[in-house]
Amino acid sequence: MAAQLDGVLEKDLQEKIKNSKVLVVGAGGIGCEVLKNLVLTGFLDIEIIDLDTIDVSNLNRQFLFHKEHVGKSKAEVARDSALSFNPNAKIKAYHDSITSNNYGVNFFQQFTLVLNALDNRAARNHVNRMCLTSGIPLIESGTAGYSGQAELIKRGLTQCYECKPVPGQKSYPGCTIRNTPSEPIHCIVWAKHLFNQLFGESNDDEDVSPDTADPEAGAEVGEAALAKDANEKGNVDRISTRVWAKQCDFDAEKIYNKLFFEDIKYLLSMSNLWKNRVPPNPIKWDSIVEEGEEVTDAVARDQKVLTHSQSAKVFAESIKALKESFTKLPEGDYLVWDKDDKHAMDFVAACANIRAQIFGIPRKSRFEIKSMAGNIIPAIATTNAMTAGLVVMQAFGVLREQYEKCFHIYVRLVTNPRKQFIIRDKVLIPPNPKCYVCSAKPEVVLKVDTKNVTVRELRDDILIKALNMVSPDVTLDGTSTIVISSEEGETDCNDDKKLVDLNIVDGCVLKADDFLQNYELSITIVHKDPGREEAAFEIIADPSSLKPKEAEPSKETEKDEAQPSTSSGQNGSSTNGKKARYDEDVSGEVLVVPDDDDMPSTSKAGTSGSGAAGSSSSGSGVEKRKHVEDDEEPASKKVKVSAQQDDSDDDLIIMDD
Ligand SMILES: Nc1ncnc2c1ncn2[C@@H]1O[C@H](COP(=O)(O)OP(=O)(O)OP(=O)(O)O)[C@@H](O)[C@H]1O
Ligand SMILES: [Zn+2]
Repeated sequence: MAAQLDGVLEKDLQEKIKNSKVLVVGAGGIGCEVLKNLVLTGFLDIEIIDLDTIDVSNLNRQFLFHKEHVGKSKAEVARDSALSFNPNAKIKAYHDSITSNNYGVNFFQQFTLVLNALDNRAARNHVNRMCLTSGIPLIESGTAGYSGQAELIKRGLTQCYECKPVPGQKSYPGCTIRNTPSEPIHCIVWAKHLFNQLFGESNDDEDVSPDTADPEAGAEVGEAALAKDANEKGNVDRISTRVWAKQCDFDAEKIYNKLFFEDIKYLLSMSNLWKNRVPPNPIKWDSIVEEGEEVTDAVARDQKVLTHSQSAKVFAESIKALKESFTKLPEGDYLVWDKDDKHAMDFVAACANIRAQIFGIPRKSRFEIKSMAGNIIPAIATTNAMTAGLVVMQAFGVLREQYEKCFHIYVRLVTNPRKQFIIRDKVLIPPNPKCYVCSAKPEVVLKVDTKNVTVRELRDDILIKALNMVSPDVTLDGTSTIVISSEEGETDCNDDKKLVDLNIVDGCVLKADDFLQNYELSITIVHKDPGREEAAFEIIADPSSLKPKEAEPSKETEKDEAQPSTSSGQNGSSTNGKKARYDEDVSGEVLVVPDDDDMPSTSKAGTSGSGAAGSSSSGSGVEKRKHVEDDEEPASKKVKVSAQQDDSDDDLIIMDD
């Protein structure tokens, strides 16, 4: 092994490498590369864990796996393949989830160092907490397309994975989606909403009918049209789209005419909308002009941009298939949209293209729509390889105990003005004192409708999904009430009770304790009445932000208050520290500002992903986020960084333009 040759690494480090014991969490794109690097560098005691088995789609970049390994445990095959590089290494593999009860604090404490190579926020949060509790340094990493990063997380020294707020998903204004789409993505989002309205978990926020409350619309004209046409069309009646579709037995022609003719005509009646826009062109089913031959070949169907008539055929076929699956479900159950489900994907592609055609928006191939609808960012082997290299370099820094030099490192597609595409921060980002995970006294405020939210929702949606606990015990502070017990069955009788039934009301404090994570959180309840378009709950990580302001709020504060909170989980939202400032950053673009002597340097990149997320300044009391690179050019050379995040695989994107 080259790294063990004299002169490649210093003697002292070579010794430390030989004597250390490391845990690699995840044996996917980065994990395979990291494991190979560790073995080739001379690490002899390695454990690796992955819950998954090998899929054909992994083979193009997870080179420790071959065709014959498909279906086998990733961790076990990765171990066997890596051992071929150095049979003297000791590698233990676990085919399991790192969040399982088997891996508690004692497990983590055996390691010198933990290296994350994960693809989702929940697992990253968990390992973050375990490493904080155990006091073990963690190297967090991630890639998205051509961007990657590696970051040291060390208790008390650096910010933790959860010091930064959870970025919100990119969302589009309801009226753009419902009334005035102008880009293919608007039609794709609308089509996904339509899927849910017809077959999925319907949600008021995902209405697909014309929005009469659009402030830009000539509402009176629209209302008049509404009153006149109501009962015939179903679209503007007070019944839901699903009930109406069921009543007409999911007849493709009727649904088509409602969505793409009647609703569009109705939109046209909102004349103000079209004063400065090209108006849409409603097309009736029986006036669709046949264009192009029927496409039967699956590859062509995926790659070609279908004509309007071809899309209409796919629309009809997919509705028929989805109706069959839907009607087989027990009453109250629904379909879940999945990009890999043929009919669900066909439906969204067809609807998006038909709507695009009507609004004069370029149509897309099914393949393109799939990647946009599924938020797919291609995984690139070279980015993974580079990032894995950086992970091991960070590990060297830890072994040398040169923590102060373990700056956050990024791989970028576009070089900086000095032609560097591997760039690092100039300083370590300190912990956020308001962080609800790593601060001395973790606390949050939970704004929740105590009259309607149940104990089950508190546990599943808030504590587990939004606050990332694994198996919480919850008591009502100052009383002997056990609200939730992690012991099976012990508090099942509470599950369907509303919070108020257990006296969990405005001003109460709950103590939530996750034994596995060794994590205790104090939760102050603030009752909020339900609002139509509001999230069912909101988590505010900085309780002091709720206290009455002493002075008049500054303009900036007012603006901040008006921002929507970052979302975490489906219905809820969570914020950590400077919430509005953060939202502003993620919804738009972050302007990189030059270094400034009187502010600690911090960086903000696409945060999501890699978990090795972009750093933020939330802990330092600094209002402005700055991206500070080594050797950064003077102020005149400003670069923009924007952030984006997908649903669950939260890999980072940093884009320069
Ligand atoms: N809780 C967990 N415990 C252990 N391993 C996990 C856990 N969550 C995710 N992983 C693993 O982390 C790895 C991440 O690797 P990667 O991002 O390359 O994903 P992938 O599933 O291999 O690829 P893709 O998502 O692109 O199909 C995966 O192998 C995944 O199984
Ligand atoms: Zn923290």
